[in-house]
Amino acid sequence: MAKPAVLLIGGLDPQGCAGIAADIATVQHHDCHPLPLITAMTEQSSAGLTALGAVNTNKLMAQYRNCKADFDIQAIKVGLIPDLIIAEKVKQILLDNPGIPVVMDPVLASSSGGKTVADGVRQYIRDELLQHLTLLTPNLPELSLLTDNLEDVEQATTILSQKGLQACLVKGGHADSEFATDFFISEQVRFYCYQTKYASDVRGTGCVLASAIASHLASGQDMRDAVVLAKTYVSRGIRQAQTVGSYRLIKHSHEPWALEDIPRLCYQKTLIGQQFNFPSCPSRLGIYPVVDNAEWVQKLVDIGIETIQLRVKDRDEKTTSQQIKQAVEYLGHKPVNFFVNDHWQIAIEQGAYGVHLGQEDLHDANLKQIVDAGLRLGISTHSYWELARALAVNPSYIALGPIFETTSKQMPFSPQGVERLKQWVTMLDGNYPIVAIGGINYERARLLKPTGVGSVAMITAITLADDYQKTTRDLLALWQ
Ligand SMILES: Cc1ncc(COP(=O)(O)OP(=O)(O)O)c(N)n1
Ligand SMILES: Cc1ncsc1CCOP(=O)(O)O
Ligand SMILES: [Mg+2]
Repeated sequence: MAKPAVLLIGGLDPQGCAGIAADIATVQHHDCHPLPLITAMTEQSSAGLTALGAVNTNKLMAQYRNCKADFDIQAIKVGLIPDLIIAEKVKQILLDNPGIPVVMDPVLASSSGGKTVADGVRQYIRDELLQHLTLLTPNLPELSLLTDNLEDVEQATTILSQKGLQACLVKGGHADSEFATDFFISEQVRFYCYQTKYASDVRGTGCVLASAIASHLASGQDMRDAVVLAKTYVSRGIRQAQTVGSYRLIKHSHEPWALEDIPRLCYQKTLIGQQFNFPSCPSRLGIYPVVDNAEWVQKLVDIGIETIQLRVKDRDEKTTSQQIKQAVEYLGHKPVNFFVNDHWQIAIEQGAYGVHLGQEDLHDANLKQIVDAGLRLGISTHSYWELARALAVNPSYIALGPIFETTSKQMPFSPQGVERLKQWVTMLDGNYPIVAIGGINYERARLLKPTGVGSVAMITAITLADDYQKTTRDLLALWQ
């Protein structure tokens, strides 16, 4: 398959640290093809930006037309716009590419200070370009410049949304905390991404972040995943930053991430940095049937199952409670890891071993109450941004699914596949047990064993098996 082409519109830093040079390196490391369109030549050094020379617009547009003629542009990243004449050309290019994701890093306030873009550019971005962007990634001073010095991030981003901006990622959105926190807002969702603060002396991080997001969007990733993946890339790059000349620069690499590289995600400001301490569960939870009544729990535990989940859906409160109670009473002191799906309050009341919650369930659940009651917590994930959300909660285990196509539940996620499972097992190894779920039967469990995953969960492979006893025994023997 052809590499997705990403059009990069921005300025040239002849020192190769920021702007188009950083964009090219990033896009290439994301297996996309960069199409660099230079808007301005800059003169800059560690002392700051001293000159800004806009290019000839006829040349710029001729170069753009050549790119358009030979490549199928899949995303656009916009950086430095030196003056209004170039700004108008950028608008023309955006209008020429309707439906293509556009990420703009508004280079208005650089940390090194010095010369800035021409008067009027800021207003042009706000009044003429915002409505054509998929995502704007300002830092706090840039957000303030774009909103006539509004200090409140949520208020400022709301104003930009009213101007037609689809989504905004404010970098360092809550600078006063002990964490580096970004704030993401779109019509559909708003969330905070936070991490322990990392070195702030690394150059070109804003360009790398925006072009990494553009590359992920060009490759068809969901916006939330694009943001989380790009932030992870930047964090790893900063953690491994290299000294080059007078600078510290991001290391572009394909090395595996460390767990601390992944941002933590939450939906409320008050939850930033809130830590939970759920009890641990075995690192290998083994064969993990998910069943819908207490009889199944008894039948499967009798065969030797040691981890099981009761997932009662669409039953009234009384029946649900009775089913959970019946299962707990049967299990008594048996060494079985008994998880209850969704109904965390009943699980606490009945003294279950743990609770399994999906991402939506997390909104309503009182996690502190679950921790205080001493129950373990498993969380579902189907994407990187859901992983970022799960990590913020610090659960007892993390489930990834659907690994394969499943008929048991309709969901908007495509199969994650064996390779992603392997990547997650390596990344989370020793920190969080992983449970694989979705379309897993005996043959597929055999396929998953080499990934090192400690547990495989299944519904239909057992509950719809012709001979559930044989199937369960075979699975248990396989997972020995
Ligand atoms: C082990 C395990 N993994 C994932 C799920 C799915 O849970 P959730 O996302 O809450 O969806 P429902 O099961 O409630 O439909 C699970 N139950 N168990
Ligand atoms: C609840 C759930 N969450 C992710 S996949 C899945 C269903 C798993 O069922 P099956 O094992 O029959 O595919
Ligand atoms: Mg659920």
